[in-house]
Amino acid sequence: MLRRSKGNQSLLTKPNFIRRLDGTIGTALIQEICPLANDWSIWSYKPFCIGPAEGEDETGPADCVFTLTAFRGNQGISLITTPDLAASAATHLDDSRVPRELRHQLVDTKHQEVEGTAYEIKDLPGRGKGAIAKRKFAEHEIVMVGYPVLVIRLDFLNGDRLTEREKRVMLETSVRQLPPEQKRSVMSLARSTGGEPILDAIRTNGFGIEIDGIQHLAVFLDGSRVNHNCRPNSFWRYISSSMAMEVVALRDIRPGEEIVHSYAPLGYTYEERKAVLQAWGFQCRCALCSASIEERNLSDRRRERLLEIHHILGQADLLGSKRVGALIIEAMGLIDQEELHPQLVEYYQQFAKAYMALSDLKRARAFVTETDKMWSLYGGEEHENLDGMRDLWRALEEAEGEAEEVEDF
Ligand SMILES: C[S@@+](CC[C@H](N)C(=O)[O-])C[C@H]1O[C@@H](n2cnc3c(N)ncnc32)[C@H](O)[C@@H]1O
Repeated sequence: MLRRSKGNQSLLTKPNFIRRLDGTIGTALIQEICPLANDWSIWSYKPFCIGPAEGEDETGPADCVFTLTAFRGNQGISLITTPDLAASAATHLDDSRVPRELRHQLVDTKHQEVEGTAYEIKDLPGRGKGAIAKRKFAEHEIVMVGYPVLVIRLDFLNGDRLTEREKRVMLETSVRQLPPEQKRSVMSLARSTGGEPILDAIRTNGFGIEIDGIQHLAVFLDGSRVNHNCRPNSFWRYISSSMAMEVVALRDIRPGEEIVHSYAPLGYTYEERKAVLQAWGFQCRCALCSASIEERNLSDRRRERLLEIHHILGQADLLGSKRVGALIIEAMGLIDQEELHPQLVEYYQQFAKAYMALSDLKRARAFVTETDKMWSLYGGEEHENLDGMRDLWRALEEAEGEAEEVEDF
């Protein structure tokens, strides 16, 4: 998951909640919103909260709806989260957070209609709408940038603090308060998990992001149209400082090609992917999943072997450098054949550790450097493995220090 952002916790303080007196939802109970003690004026509406019932613990996190209608140009954003987390997110709402070179996109959020726009949203046979490249993209080029219209704290959805009916009222409020065009767009998003329409749209289209280390689901309108593929040509990353979701080309993409990323972890076998995608309520129709059983089995065997090599390399000190070298070459070949290039980051890390175990510190350093570069590319500046990377550098530098001491001696 993505790294914690450093928000200003003092902007908003705890609201005085309206109590749920008799468990019913009525205007008297919930429509009068928590008057936030400090300053809720940055939001376009008074934050909307359903407070704890009589006798309930009032100290834990409770969620409110926070809406800003003029977010990223004319787009609008609604968050359902705690007041503290909303205060933290609020520090990222200002358009000056958006890098200068991306600001032209804020004028009109209907990217596909902006002259020179790089992709279009089209109906595709068998998988609803999808994003099609209108021009060539080079490897690692940014294909799409989007900002969330909805951000919902995961525990609000999964927890039982509110009844299902109360949750629905909160969700409906979050969508109703958006500008009309975004409201229509949210309601027209694909739905495949069943149940309440808004909840279904969020579960079908939500991307996992973090605010201050707390998990939320974020809905990005164009980003939601990017279909899944088990051999993707792009990946997405979240930039918490500007709240941007970037879709980035994994390899060169031709004009007319569909832009696709993987909803499931890369490297999974057919059955593993199928199980993950069931949560989205669909059966994958990508080329790999539609291939013959022989081809699928061959792909599965390569993926299983790759994992096996990862495990074997964990005991590199027992293998010797010739065997380690051969396993690394084999793993790189499998990654190429299976087009699993983002997985290289995990393998480079393992290769680096293997060479450290063999005291081949020159090769170890080369792989640590590559690992670092790849984490920044795939995860952005605040990637999820910052701590892991720090540990890896520390381990390498300590080993190099010890080796120098031995040489001096
Ligand atoms: C986030 S939406 C993607 C955009 C969607 N196609 C639309 O019309 O808006 C996810 C939904 O798209 C469809 N989908 C995405 N990738 C697919 C694939 N590889 N095979 C079949 N359906 C797919 C499924 O219905 C899935 O629940």
